[in-house]
Amino acid sequence: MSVLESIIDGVREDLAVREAAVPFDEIKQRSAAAAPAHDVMAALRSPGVGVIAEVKRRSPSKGDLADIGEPKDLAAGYSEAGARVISVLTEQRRFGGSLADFDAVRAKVPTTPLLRKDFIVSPYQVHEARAHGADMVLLIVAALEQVALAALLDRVESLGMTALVEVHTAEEADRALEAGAKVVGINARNLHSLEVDRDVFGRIAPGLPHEVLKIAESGVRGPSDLMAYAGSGADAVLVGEGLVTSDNPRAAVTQLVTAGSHPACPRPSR
Ligand SMILES: O=C(O)c1ccccc1NCC(=O)[C@H](O)[C@H](O)COP(=O)(O)O
Repeated sequence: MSVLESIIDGVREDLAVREAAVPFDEIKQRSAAAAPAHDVMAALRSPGVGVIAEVKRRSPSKGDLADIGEPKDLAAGYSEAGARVISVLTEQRRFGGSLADFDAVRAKVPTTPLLRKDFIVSPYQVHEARAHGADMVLLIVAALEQVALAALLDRVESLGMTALVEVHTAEEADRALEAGAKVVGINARNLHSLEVDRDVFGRIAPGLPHEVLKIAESGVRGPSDLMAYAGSGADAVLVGEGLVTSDNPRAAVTQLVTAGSHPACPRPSR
């Protein structure tokens, strides 16, 4: 069984418990009653290369990364430092995240768009994300059949949110486009070996239409990685480990934001 399959098995078990506690009709009503989602596309289209800063406690590849006592304070620092979107991992078993983390961040950072970073396999999780105030939801192509991917993407957009559709190969990128993705995340982390290969972005991004926003995911450890991704056409980078393991995560975001808006930083071609 692959790492992804094993993560999803756990996600489905945890999801069944939540579905038993709060039925689908109820979670749909809660999502309809939530405040409208922020305009993530507008945030990501701002000039320069943006930063999506992640609240990440643990990972399958590295184990414990950081003892994050107050995710809301970490996120507030990210927001003050200029992160365009904040990603909050809500998967519990392998990443140590939770919807409680998400709620705490949402309450403390009301105006910065939030990405619910999880392994979404069901419409329930999409409504749940919206009910908790998410503006963006991750859809991983490798985890979904094509019909399910397209249906989940439609549902995300019908609720006013934006989907970050994650790919690892050119074939997955074709599937993302066929499903209608407007924001494609190219993840440098191989979901089988868990190794990071930053060159994956440069191999896939040039084949995407120019109007599709391109997010470089994983492996950013400092401004030079952001600049390299920018040179291959990234509109934004998604950064977890490099921030949460830093002595000063807020300053680390500032450095990335400064690099992304520097005149020497290659511009996205939009
Ligand atoms: O981070 C992992 O080990 C991992 C393993 C299996 C599936 C997903 C995984 N990470 C999710 C992510 O996409 C990253 O958290 C995100 O791209 C940030 O990466 P990094 O800056 O390298 O922490």
